[in-house]
Order: sequence, then C-alpha cells, then structure tokens
Amino acid sequence: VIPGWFSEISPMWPGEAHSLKVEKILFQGKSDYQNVMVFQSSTYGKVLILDGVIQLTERDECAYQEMITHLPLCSIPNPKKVLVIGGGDGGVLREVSRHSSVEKIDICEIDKMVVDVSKQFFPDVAVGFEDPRVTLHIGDGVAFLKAVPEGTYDAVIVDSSDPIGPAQELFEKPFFESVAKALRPGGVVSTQAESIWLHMHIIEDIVANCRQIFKGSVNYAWTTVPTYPSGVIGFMLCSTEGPPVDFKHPVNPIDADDSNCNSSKGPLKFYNSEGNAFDFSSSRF
Ligand SMILES: NCCCN[C@H]1CC[C@H](N)CC1
Repeated sequence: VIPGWFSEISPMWPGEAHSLKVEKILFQGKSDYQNVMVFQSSTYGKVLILDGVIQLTERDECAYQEMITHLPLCSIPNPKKVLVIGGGDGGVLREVSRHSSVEKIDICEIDKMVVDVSKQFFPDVAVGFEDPRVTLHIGDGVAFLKAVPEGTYDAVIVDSSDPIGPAQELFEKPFFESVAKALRPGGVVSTQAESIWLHMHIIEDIVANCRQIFKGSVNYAWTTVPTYPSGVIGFMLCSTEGPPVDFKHPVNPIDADDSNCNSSKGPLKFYNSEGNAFDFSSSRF
C-alpha cells in the first residue's frame, strides 16, 4: 500500500485496485454491519468507503445516482409511488425528488450510520432526505419487501453495495420475486448490477433470474463511473407484465427547467431528458 493513498483491494476484483490520493481522513467508524470511512481525496472530493469499497465520491456520484434513478422513472408515465432499497447516502432520493409526479418515496436502508455520515459529510447528496415525500425506514430491505402489499409501487430502485456483506441477499432470486410482487402491473425496477468487465457470471445469473420473474421487459444498462472498479457500473432495468415499458425511449422526460427539478438539489449533471448522458448540444454544456 502506498502511504497517503487509498487502494480499493477486494477479492471481488482480484489483481486490480483503483487508488485515490488521500488528503485527510475525516471519519472512521464501525456500525452493526460494516466499517465506515470518509476521506478528503486530492481530486475527487470527499469519498465514502464501506468495508474498504468505494461507494461514492463527490466528483462522479452524479453519473450513478442519475442513471439508476432516471432510466426507470423516465420510462413510465407519471410515477407516483417509489421505493428505494439501500441508498442510505440519499443520492437516489435527491434524483427521485426531481420528478413532480412522485407523491410518495419510501426508503429502506439497513445501516443508520450510512445515513448519519452522509448527512454530516455529503450534504449535497443527503439533501434527498429533506424532501417531505420521503419516509426513511431503517431495516433489512428483504424483510421490508415481504411486508409490502402486492402492487404497491410504480418503481423500485435497489441502490445496493456489492454481494459480499449486508447486500448479499439483494442479488438473490427470492428478493427479485418480492420486488416483482411489490410492483404494480407495468411497474419498473432498477438495480445496481455490477461491472460487465468483472462480474459477467453474476450478471448472467441475475439476467436469467429476472427473465423468469419479470414478464414485461428485462434490460441491462450501464454507465461510466471512474471510481468504481473497471470504471463502469451496470443496472438491471425490468418491468412486470402490464403496459409495455420501453427503457430506451423516455415517455416521462425530466424537464430540466422544472422548478422542482433543480431547486434545492442542484442541476442534473449527467442524465438529460432524451435519456442520454452528456448531450453536449444542450444549453448546459
Ligand atoms: N449509492 C452509492 C452507490 C452504491 N453502489 C456501488 C456500486 C459499485 C460497488 N463496487 C460499490 C457500491
């Protein structure tokens, strides 16, 4: 290990490790579930680490939070009830709250320390918790979903860490079945679905499970996040049987000028209403 540098060494990506230069360690703690660390990096802003794995950096978190949220929410007309599993840093909540049609946002995060640390060190990410439509449940997402009445949600977003540790069950078939039950007909789910360069076997298993469970459409999308292993992260985008869902052509574009869209959350940085990222033709670049 190089002094003054953090290296993301893990058996989940053997033989490689992304490193970030550390200016100052800001927090170190151990919750009931995992080790939590925050440090100021030299070039990516503040960084959140769980059990030695990079969860987000201030510089590139927008790419992940915006894509995992707007790909599903822009694919169905007028989403009203949304559930977030995981996502304790609040970034997905910030993005969900840009959608004026949404009336209710439930979030179930297992580790309260992640919420508290994000509010203290990442206020521009944790701003999502301030939206009055948000109800925070601290608990296990698997148990939460078992208790949800059938057809409750228009969309479920599973913003998880990796399948080693607290999030392991969120990658298994029974969990996907409980998500399908909690969605209305034609409802959509997006989940954190790892890297095509590192985890093809995990992705193949997830896609096979989703094809059995979600009788609408089953898609895999990806985006670039330089501080995630291999620089790319993917998402499962699935819909239950019902009104067809086309994830490639938004039916519910975000109006980037919508007052609700930008107010306390700051402007969209990565995704745009054409469902692309980094459209340099738009006025914002
Ligand atoms: N909301 C924070 C994102 C959590 N997702 C990450 C995806 C890549 C993983 N190696 C670590 C968690």
